[in-house]
Amino acid sequence: MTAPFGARLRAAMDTRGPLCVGIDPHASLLRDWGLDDDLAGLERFSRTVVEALADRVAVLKPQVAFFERFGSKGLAVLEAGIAEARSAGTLVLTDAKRGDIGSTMAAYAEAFLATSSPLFSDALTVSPYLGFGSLQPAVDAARAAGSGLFVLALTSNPEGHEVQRSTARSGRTVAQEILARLAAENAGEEPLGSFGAVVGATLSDVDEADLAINGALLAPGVGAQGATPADLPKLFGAAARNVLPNVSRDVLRHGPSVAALRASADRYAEEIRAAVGV
Ligand SMILES: O=c1ccn([C@@H]2O[C@H](COP(=O)(O)O)[C@@H](O)[C@H]2O)c(=O)[nH]1
Repeated sequence: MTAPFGARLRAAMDTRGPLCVGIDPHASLLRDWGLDDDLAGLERFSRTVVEALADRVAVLKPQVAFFERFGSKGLAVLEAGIAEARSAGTLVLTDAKRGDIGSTMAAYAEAFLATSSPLFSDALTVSPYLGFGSLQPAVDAARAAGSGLFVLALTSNPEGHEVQRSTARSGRTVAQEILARLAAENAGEEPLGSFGAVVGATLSDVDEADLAINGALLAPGVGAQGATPADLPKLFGAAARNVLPNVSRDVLRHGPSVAALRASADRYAEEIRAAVGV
């Protein structure tokens, strides 16, 4: 029986350092790596990132959009990348930001969280903006498979504020509601629950949101979006120990050299460890 995602993530963050690196094959990065913006380029890019980093970073996060650009053949590259990364020892968080009515959400859950699926991942990003309850099929599927979810709460982009910081019927902000629901899902889990939140590292504050959800806080925005490891303690406070910063472009720009990709990820992992004290 596989240990729950939260326990596996805690162990990976403690041993490898709290770092998630994105597999984001932007057309511009493919060009910078000397690759064509085509299926062969996509495949080479994805394989190189996995070869360079799957044995050392806690989490790899393929961004589905960049694979979907190439249709079904792109998805086949994603499937292979997920399988190779998992068998090389890293946790794979597939960034698909799925969210829909419950009956359709069940199909998304089957696609990414059923152990028999070719896209099966250790965790999946999901959007709660059809109502947190609409995510229930994904919560159930994740529990059954020992996988996890990362739910968008306070995203790294400035446009997120108008929705996420607006006031819900309870009088709390929408983000506060989502975080409270996650805390309830993670109650009693040790050492960490499997239901995390996305909280951007670029934010100047979290608007009194309670980040003590007993789950990981995926923090995209370090690197290309302007945040640094040194920003993390102030933003996350006592929750900093559970922060999993994501860096995509600022590591990937060091490719295609495997050694340079590794050196960049190692540097980030050390800087983040030193900043958050893990
Ligand atoms: O709030 C969010 C949620 C997800 N992302 C994703 O993270 C990476 C960030 O890439 P960088 O190159 O490090 O900026 C990307 O895949 C986004 O889709 C986010 O940025 N913010």
